[in-house]
Amino acid sequence: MNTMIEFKNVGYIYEKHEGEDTLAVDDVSFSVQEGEFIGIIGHNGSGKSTLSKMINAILFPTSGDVIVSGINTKDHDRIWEVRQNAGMVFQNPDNQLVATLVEEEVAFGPENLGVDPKEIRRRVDEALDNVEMGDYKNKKPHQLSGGQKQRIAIAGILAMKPKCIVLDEPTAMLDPSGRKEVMDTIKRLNKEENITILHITHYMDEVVDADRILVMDNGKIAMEGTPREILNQVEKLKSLRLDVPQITELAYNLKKENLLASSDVLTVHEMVDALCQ
Ligand SMILES: Nc1ncnc2c1ncn2[C@@H]1O[C@H](COP(=O)(O)OP(=O)(O)OP(=O)(O)O)[C@@H](O)[C@H]1O
Repeated sequence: MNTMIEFKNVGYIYEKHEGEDTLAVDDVSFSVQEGEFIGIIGHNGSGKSTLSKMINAILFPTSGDVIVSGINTKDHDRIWEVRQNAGMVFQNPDNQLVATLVEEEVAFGPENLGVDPKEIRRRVDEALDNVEMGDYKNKKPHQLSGGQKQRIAIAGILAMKPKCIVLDEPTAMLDPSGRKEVMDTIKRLNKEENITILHITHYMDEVVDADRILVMDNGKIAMEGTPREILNQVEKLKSLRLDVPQITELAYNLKKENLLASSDVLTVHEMVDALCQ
């Protein structure tokens, strides 16, 4: 497997003109393999967004190196290659969509990359089909639901043929059905198109199926492991001001009351099994 992203002793400091500087990311090292689905969680201000913006070369490390698909983001001649390899989706869909029509929106990225118009048309159709929005090609983005707008934002990235997509709380402003649409889309892109996903979220249930979870605290990676290794550590997560999935919390409380043999429960199915034992 190829390494998609590598952080080598990365630090990021926001310099203030007055007052103190903020060390938002503090000596972070980790790597992500091609095709992985990584969940990134952490309380407000723990450094998740700053970390993610360094992958897309929006921010550059103040110390250490970020390597994306073999390219150091400090290599200014190759910034557009980095941005094309690692697309980014943000929290507010309204801030990301600029065009009057959905198809123009999706074409925007490849146009900027100088892709041939015929190929752009092919990519737009393919990307819209991929997020199940093919029928909305000629609609106006502002007439769509939040979940649909986020899927259009994802299609705009897909049209640039990325290897990786970084999503910074893409479901935070969506209702439950919008959240499901977006989660189903990114899981499918990961499984079927082998696109590496880094998904930042405050919703623990969105990282239960991840290959790996990184937990951030005070600019550092406080925990790293599979969902089972991480999400069962209820006390530790609470000390990091994080929730656990509701079903895991219920299992934890039942175990405390000696009503359940094990609190190793991440899904409803596992809860049913644990109750039947
Ligand atoms: N533009 C900025 N200028 C100065 N400080 C900043 C800036 N952006 C973020 N910070 C600070 O850097 C630290 C990390 O912020 P960051 O946004 O990366 O955290 P986060 O984990 O993404 O938070 P949230 O969950 O609230 O989005 C915080 O202390 C924050 O106040």
